[in-house]
Amino acid sequence: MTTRSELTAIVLAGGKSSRMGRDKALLPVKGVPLLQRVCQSAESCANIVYIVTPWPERYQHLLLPDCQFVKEVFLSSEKVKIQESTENSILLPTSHSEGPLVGFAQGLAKVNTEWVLLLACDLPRLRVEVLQAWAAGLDNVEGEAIAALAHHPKGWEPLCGFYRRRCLPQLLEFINQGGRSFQQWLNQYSVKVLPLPAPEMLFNCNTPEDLASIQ
Ligand SMILES: Nc1nc2c(ncn2[C@@H]2O[C@H](COP(=O)(O)OP(=O)(O)OP(=O)(O)O)[C@@H](O)[C@H]2O)c(=O)[nH]1
Repeated sequence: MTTRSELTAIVLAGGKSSRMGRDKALLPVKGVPLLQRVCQSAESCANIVYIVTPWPERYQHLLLPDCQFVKEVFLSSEKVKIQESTENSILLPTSHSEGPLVGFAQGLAKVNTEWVLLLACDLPRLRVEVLQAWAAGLDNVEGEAIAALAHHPKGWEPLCGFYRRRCLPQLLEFINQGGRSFQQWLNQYSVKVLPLPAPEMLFNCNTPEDLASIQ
């Protein structure tokens, strides 16, 4: 059984929030900013929570005890070195915000546990008991699988599920070849399909209408 001490969480908070028109991470849902709600859920499942964001100062006041920022780096016309915590280092070019896959890679480079729980910051209906039940089953995931994710008619749900730390080299290779799509990347590898007892928990709060529907 994968316990809390054997799991790291990554929360992504760096998108444009263009459909919402303001920063989704800061939206209050039942009085608590969305990012903080997601971090609370992440803390219930993992000992360390990395918040990957280009602007940590914006969220400093929301930081919970087991959370740390990973500041996302963008350097124009230079290469950013992502140092894997153990093995080799790999060069990753960035010039501006590159989307969630690149943010995830920067967080994953910090992880030392076998499994990591990845969460978007815009999931207002997360259910801790479902995340914990999923985590408890990770020991049974066959060795070749790089991730354990829910699947729906549009494809994988990449921003609420589990990844093996050792997928980092493949991920960096895909990114360095120009790949930016979770779906394209995942389709190259074996992924365990997680049961989905609570599909509503994957609801993303993307628009003002979404926000109104959950208040
Ligand atoms: N760290 C990081 N997170 C990102 C980045 N792009 C998106 N995310 C996060 O990924 C999750 C899903 O983001 P989306 O809703 O697809 O994109 P968005 O840019 O936030 O919103 P839209 O502009 O409305 O598409 C959210 O938690 C975002 O904060 C990025 O470049 N870096």
